[in-house]
Amino acid sequence: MSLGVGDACFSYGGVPVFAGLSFVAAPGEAVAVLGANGSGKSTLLRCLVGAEVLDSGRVLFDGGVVDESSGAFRAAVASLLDDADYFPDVSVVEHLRLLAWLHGSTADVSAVLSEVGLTSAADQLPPTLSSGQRHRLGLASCFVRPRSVLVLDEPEQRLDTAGRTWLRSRLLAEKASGVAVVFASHDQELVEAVACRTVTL
Ligand SMILES: Nc1ncnc2c1ncn2[C@@H]1O[C@H](COP(=O)(O)OP(=O)(O)OP(=O)(O)O)[C@@H](O)[C@H]1O
Repeated sequence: MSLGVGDACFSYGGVPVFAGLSFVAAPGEAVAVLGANGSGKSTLLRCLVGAEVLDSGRVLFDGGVVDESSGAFRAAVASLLDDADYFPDVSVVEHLRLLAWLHGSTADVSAVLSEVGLTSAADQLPPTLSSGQRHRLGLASCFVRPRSVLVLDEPEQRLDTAGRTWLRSRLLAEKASGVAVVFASHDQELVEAVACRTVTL
């Protein structure tokens, strides 16, 4: 499925953040959203998943205007935005099992834990994780559930060198499996390796 915007405009309190913005990430494509701090990348991604509402224009999902409250939209779109939060008293592995169950997924949670390097932290509670480990939990949360669209806000943040290498290959694999990816990033290497197109705010 595809995700994008058509002629999208958004402002905070009358101050424009972006205007006249149009792009679509088709299945198997990755679109990178670029721009300086404060240019509107997170805001745009929040509009894409329905956490903010455009002033005008359209969020386009699977070729039509999106209804973010629809089950089909929520089932298709896995996202990691800048406001990820976790139950403080539910362990890492329990979070992932819960998410997989909620989405009726048969994903191998142990394999995802291993892939993101959290096997040894599986029984820890989120407040005891390092910031990089917490970010890895957020990424794992996207990969234990079915998805045809992936929306990621600076997925490289807080990852060490090995983590960034893993992320690059994981996003390429997502594309290869037909997932449409929209990601904001300040990591030029990641953008060059993964993005089919860029949108600069
Ligand atoms: N809730 C809010 N109310 C008012 N203004 C906001 C709000 N959230 C963000 N802004 C403003 O909107 C603009 C875009 O912010 P946004 O977080 O989307 O930028 P960004 O490109 O993601 O930045 P960064 O690279 O630092 O993550 C900024 O000027 C910011 O101050």
